[in-house]
Amino acid sequence: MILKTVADLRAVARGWRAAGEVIGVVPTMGALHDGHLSLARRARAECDRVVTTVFVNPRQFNNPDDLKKYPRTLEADAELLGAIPVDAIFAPPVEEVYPEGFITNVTMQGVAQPLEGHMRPGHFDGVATVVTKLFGMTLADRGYFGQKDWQQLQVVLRLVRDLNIPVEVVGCETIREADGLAMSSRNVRLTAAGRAKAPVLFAAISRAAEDIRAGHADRMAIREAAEAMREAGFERVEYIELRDAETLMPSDDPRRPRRMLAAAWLDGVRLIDNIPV
Ligand SMILES: Nc1ncnc2c1ncn2[C@@H]1O[C@H](COP(=O)(O)OP(=O)(O)OP(=O)(O)O)[C@@H](O)[C@H]1O
Ligand SMILES: CC(C)(CO)[C@@H](O)C(=O)[O-]
Ligand code: BAL
Repeated sequence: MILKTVADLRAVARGWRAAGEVIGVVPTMGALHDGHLSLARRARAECDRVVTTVFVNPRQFNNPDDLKKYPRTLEADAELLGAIPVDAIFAPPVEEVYPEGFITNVTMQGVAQPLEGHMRPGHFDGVATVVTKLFGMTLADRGYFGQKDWQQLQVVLRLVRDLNIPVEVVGCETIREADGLAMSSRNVRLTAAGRAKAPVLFAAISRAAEDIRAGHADRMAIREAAEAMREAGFERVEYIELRDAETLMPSDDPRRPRRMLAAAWLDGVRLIDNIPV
């Protein structure tokens, strides 16, 4: 069932709620791959009803070219989701989500500010605004998010706490290609040559994390990872950072959970990844 309007979605969700069913939502921007499907499968296993949302949210794109080039494949997405199966796909047009006169914005500081927040100004306000709306529209009890977007997951956890949104946020592990590359909708924009180099991102941060665990200096391990990526042909390493896993602030306290996060450009495509340290 593909739903296009908030009214239709609400009507369906209200029926489920009235029957006492637990609703899980899997928010996506479409162009689905096994990473998304793993979230949908987990929601299927844990909830009575599953809604996958497919919406390329213009408010979270700071780069108009990235928005224009974002892959859109609703027909194929619906087929993949049909095999899970999910109960509903919510794929609204932009004007349904942001009708004329829309003036509300959810703004976050703290965990939303560094790294992706710094490199993509306005990005997490756009994510927080749309996720708040999607939770409201779907009447979800649980929301499923991938660890591939680690900072986004921490932002959403903070959002539901701060706004008392009654949704349990479930973080799901990153699904990778056989060579280690984190699955991402943007991977399809890599050339064959770029695709061959792309696994170096995961390999380099994995090596750095191992070195740090073995007692090497954080800075040195990170510098070597950046060098390995540039040598492999990455045009630009935007950041490789060791951060507190929850606050995303700089952390040299190995007793707290830490995360290494990276963003880099290859073939004109911006790739991100992260791993525990
Ligand atoms: N490889 C993956 N493993 C697990 N979850 C993933 C993976 N890729 C994306 N997700 C999750 O799927 C949800 C929807 O993500 P999105 O539609 O942006 O896909 P994406 O592949 O991350 O695309 P993008 O190219 O925008 O990064 C998010 O919660 C995201 O973290
Ligand atoms: C959570 C999300 C669907 C909000 O647009 C998006 O940021 C994504 O795909 O990760
Ligand atoms: N996967 C996070 C959404 C984005 O890149 O805009």
